Amino acid sequence: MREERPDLGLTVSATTRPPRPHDIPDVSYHFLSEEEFDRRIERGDFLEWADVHGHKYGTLRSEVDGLMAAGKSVILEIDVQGAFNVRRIYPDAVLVFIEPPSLEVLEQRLRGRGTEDEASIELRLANARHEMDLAKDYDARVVNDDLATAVRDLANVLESYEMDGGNS
Ligand SMILES: Nc1ncnc2c1ncn2[C@@H]1O[C@H](COP(=O)(O)OP(=O)(O)OP(=O)(O)O)[C@@H](O)[C@H]1O
Ligand SMILES: Nc1nc2c(ncn2[C@@H]2O[C@H](COP(=O)(O)O)[C@@H](O)[C@H]2O)c(=O)[nH]1
Repeated sequence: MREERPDLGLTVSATTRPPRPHDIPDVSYHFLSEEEFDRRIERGDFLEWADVHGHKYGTLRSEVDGLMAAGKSVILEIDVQGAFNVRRIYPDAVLVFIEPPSLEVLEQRLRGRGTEDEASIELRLANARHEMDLAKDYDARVVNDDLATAVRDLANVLESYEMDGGNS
């Protein structure tokens, strides 16, 4: 995306979740201790933050401000709580719900990733069920079955909002 759509910028969130083996610090996430995350909440550093799957995740204002200053449209990859909070702050934000083809496929994918213990898988599936109930309140939905198709569908959604300012 960085090469093909230089007009778009993806924020790097902060989290207290421990890094997974393939995570790259400050690329996948800014990995913070509980103390540092709480200090940054107190300082008002977050545009939004939420407890997701038992860990804190948040969008740093500095990330959004930096991308906006560079003239980019800002993309946040965040959970439903964060999405609705961002909509309150930026009513023109476009909320796109990226969903798996089914909960069964999501479970296979999470198990296939091999990074989660049983309790975390159960928690993520229960949360996914709840999140999918809220998808109807988003502006658009993209089913992430075949990845290349999902990427194209997302690009089409973005294009439709760029073309008509979201009045479709
Ligand atoms: N289109 C796809 N085809 C095959 N595997 C996929 C596809 N999309 C994602 N995956 C895999 O599914 C697993 C779960 O991905 P996902 O991004 O949904 O996880 P997550 O970030 O833990 O979920 P959540 O956003 O609910 O916390 C990952 O291993 C990911 O590589
Ligand atoms: N409200 C926010 N949610 C966020 C943010 N960054 C990520 N997320 C969401 O957390 C879960 C778990 O992600 P994982 O990498 O541990 O699998 C996922 O739903 C993300 O969308 C954020 O800054 N704010």
